[in-house]
Amino acid sequence: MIYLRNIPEEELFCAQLELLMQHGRVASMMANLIGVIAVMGLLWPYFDAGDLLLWGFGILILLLLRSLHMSAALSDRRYLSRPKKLFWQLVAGSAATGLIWSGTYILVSPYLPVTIQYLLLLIVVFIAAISLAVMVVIREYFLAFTFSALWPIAWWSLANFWDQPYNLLLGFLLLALTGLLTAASNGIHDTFRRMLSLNWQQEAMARELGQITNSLRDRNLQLQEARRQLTDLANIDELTGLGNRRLINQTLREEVNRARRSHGWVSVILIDVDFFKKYNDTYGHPAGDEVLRRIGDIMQRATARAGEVAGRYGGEEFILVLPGARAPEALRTAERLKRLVYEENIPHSDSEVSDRISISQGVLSIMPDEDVDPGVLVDRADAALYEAKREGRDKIAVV
Ligand SMILES: Nc1nc2c(ncn2[C@@H]2O[C@H](COP(=O)(O)OP(=O)(O)OP(=O)(O)O)[C@@H](O)[C@H]2O)c(=O)[nH]1
Repeated sequence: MIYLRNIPEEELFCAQLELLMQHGRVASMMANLIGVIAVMGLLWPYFDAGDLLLWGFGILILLLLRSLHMSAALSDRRYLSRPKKLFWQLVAGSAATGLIWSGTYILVSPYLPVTIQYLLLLIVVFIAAISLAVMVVIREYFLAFTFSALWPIAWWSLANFWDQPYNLLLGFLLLALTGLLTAASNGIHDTFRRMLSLNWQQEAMARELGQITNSLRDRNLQLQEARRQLTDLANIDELTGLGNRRLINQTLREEVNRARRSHGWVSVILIDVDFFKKYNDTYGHPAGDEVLRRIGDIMQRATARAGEVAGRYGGEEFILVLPGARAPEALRTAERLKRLVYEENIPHSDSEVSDRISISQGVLSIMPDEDVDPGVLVDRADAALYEAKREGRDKIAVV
């Protein structure tokens, strides 16, 4: 279940700082830069070039320092580690820039014709208006600039209302404009916060969905593994680790069908441990188990070719399914098995045919042209095995 959570207030504040520095930095610096260039062009005829260049250079240095400060804060993620301190530094920088603009206006106005004076004021207002769009993500940052840039000019105009015919009007207009910008900033600021909040919710949801998908994938893998283990349990003989009767019958059915379609051969070797009851009686049941395990290993080693399957058909009876093998190849495999069991050299003092464990084998090779039941195939191999037993055991009989 995905819950739509709200962004915690502290996180929202950090996101606001980050957004301000990422996007507001370049735009507000550019606005100030354009203002500096415009003012220098405007005041060029009225002031000493050296003084103007010094003034422009001073503002540029301040802008550069502020920009570098924001870059550093972004790169070491100070907006996450010390957001409050960073906030006050940004607000102070913004206020300082605003004060430079208002101070410039107040200082130079008495030496300017009225039209130039108003043009200068227009530039300051223009910078404040542009800043609204980019700085307002942190409202205090925007207000610090607006109030420090426009309020001193407004009050100065009101205080000197007799100097210029429109100073009084100008002062009130600026106060009204400040109020207007403050009111407008509220709405835009809230929109920024909503946008950041929605962004955060989307990311949180995507993260949660990702986690759910991962856990579903894990569950699926666990289910697949459990199913594989269940299938193994149903098909594998516990003692020897070979396929059991169920798996062998299934394999036989598949191989017979394949051989029918391709007009190929299938061979089956049924193997029985000679005098195994006597072995159990002499050496004990656990030792008998160990013999079955070792013969199981030998069977596994004997099935080297792809598709060959070894199984325990029941008790001390084993079986080998050899897809594609004709009688001579099956006989060769049976002889190899006999040799491997002999070389294993498991003593069997009660055997009537050898001094060690031996096996009898019945080999059946067919080219099926009709659907043959696996049970029938095993019965025919069993008949061959019976023949091998009858001939004295430790033998191989082929049908
Ligand atoms: N230790 C052990 N013995 C088993 C297991 N399954 C069957 N047996 C024993 O295998 C013996 C098979 O005996 P028989 O069928 O008489 O065959 P045999 O003694 O090998 O005689 P032949 O096949 O005629 O040579 C029985 O004594 C079973 O108890 C098993 O899982 N472990």
